[in-house]
Amino acid sequence: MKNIQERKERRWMLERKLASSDVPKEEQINLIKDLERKETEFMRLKRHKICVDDFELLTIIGRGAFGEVRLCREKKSGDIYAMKKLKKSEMLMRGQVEHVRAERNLLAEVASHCIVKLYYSFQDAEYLYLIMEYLPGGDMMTLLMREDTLTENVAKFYIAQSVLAIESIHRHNYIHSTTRK
Ligand SMILES: Nc1ncnc2c1ncn2[C@@H]1O[C@H](COP(=O)(O)OP(=O)(O)OP(=O)(O)O)[C@@H](O)[C@H]1O
Repeated sequence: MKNIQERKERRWMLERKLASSDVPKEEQINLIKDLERKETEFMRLKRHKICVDDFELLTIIGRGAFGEVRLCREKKSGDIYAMKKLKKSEMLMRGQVEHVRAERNLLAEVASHCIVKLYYSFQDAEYLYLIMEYLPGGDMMTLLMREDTLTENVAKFYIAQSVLAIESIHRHNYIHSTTRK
């Protein structure tokens, strides 16, 4: 009962905040839908502690700084995701814990079509896991390696998307930095 009341209050507070903002109507609807999606997900997670065994591991689709990224299938729903695995000892050794925490929080918080969606995050003794939407096109680096040169129109499109992505994270008080120690 308490949970339902708190959920209603969060929705009411968001609606009130949006009503006094200049966020376009369509985006307001999306933000409210997004809150509802997160609330439902949260309730589901409260009932069941999700772990790596809930996923069938498929092919490796990339390598990150702290481990592999795999295609995976959630056993219960059959849904496909990208699973990014981060080795904790490696993150600690390279002093990157706060960066990774910020990445996880940012992905969980920011609702933008230009930012990859994070559906779950969990950990075991050795790894952190980020379960994200699977983006079959891969990243910019892969695109540049494949295409070598982009036409002006294509370059404009990706630059515009990057600007929108960076703007959406700034709105949540995160800054984007491309360098790592
Ligand atoms: N959601 C996703 N969908 C599809 N492929 C992905 C996804 N996330 C990551 N990948 C693939 O895995 C690779 C590594 O992921 P990512 O860049 O997020 O790791 P990282 O630790 O930030 O790596 P780095 O710091 O070296 O860029 C990407 O270059 C991309 O090819």
